[in-house]
Amino acid sequence: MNILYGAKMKTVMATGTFDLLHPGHGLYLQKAKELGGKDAKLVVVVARDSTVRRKKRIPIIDESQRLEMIKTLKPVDEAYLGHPTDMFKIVRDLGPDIIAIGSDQSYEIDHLKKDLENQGIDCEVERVSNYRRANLDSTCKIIKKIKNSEFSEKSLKNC
Ligand SMILES: Cc1cc2nc3c(=O)[nH]c(=O)nc-3n(C[C@H](O)[C@H](O)[C@H](O)COP(=O)(O)O)c2cc1C
Ligand SMILES: Nc1ncnc2c1ncn2[C@@H]1O[C@H](COP(=O)(O)OP(=O)(O)OP(=O)(O)O)[C@@H](O)[C@H]1O
Ligand SMILES: [Co+2]
Repeated sequence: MNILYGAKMKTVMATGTFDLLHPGHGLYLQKAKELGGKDAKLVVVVARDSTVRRKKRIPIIDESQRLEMIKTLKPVDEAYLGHPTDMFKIVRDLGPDIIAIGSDQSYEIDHLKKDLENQGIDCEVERVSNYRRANLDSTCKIIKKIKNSEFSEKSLKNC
């Protein structure tokens, strides 16, 4: 934990795949940072391609470009790719005060807290409850729109 003018500056860690960025990602990162109070530092861990393939699907955008995009966002102070197999290594390396879990992330807060404790990691885990609802409020929906619409054939002629 860093000391800034006598106040404790908290480090918040956010995680996710962030494939095909949309405004919901921005909202999550902004609200995650706010969990750390004034002067919080936001560090983002971007899931590896191998993790995404294992847990979700083949990513559209590869890990280095997903990382590059996340680094351009306003609330983000630092961003790193995670470890291919050990999700606790990056937590140890970064030493966050708070891990911010997004509203649609499947992690169970108490379960994750126990796992961290068992790993000897002292860290809060909090859920960001805000969810930005829109037609295209998830990567899944964007992929489905592109895949299903007539748009695929017709509008590609100028690509
Ligand atoms: C505490 C924590 C640590 C994580 N560390 C890694 C990691 O080291 N490597 C990685 O590929 N993903 C890591 N992740 C991201 C998860 O793999 C990611 O949440 C998962 O792939 C599901 O994708 P989603 O969160 O985008 O739905 C971590 C997530 C959490 C909550
Ligand atoms: N619409 C949204 N509003 C708020 N937070 C969101 C929204 N969409 C995603 N998030 C959060 O952003 C982080 C990264 O999410 P992720 O990479 O899974 O994107 P996604 O759009 O949810 O993709 P998928 O459709 O594959 O689940 C997660 O913490 C997730 O909870
Ligand atoms: Co999601």
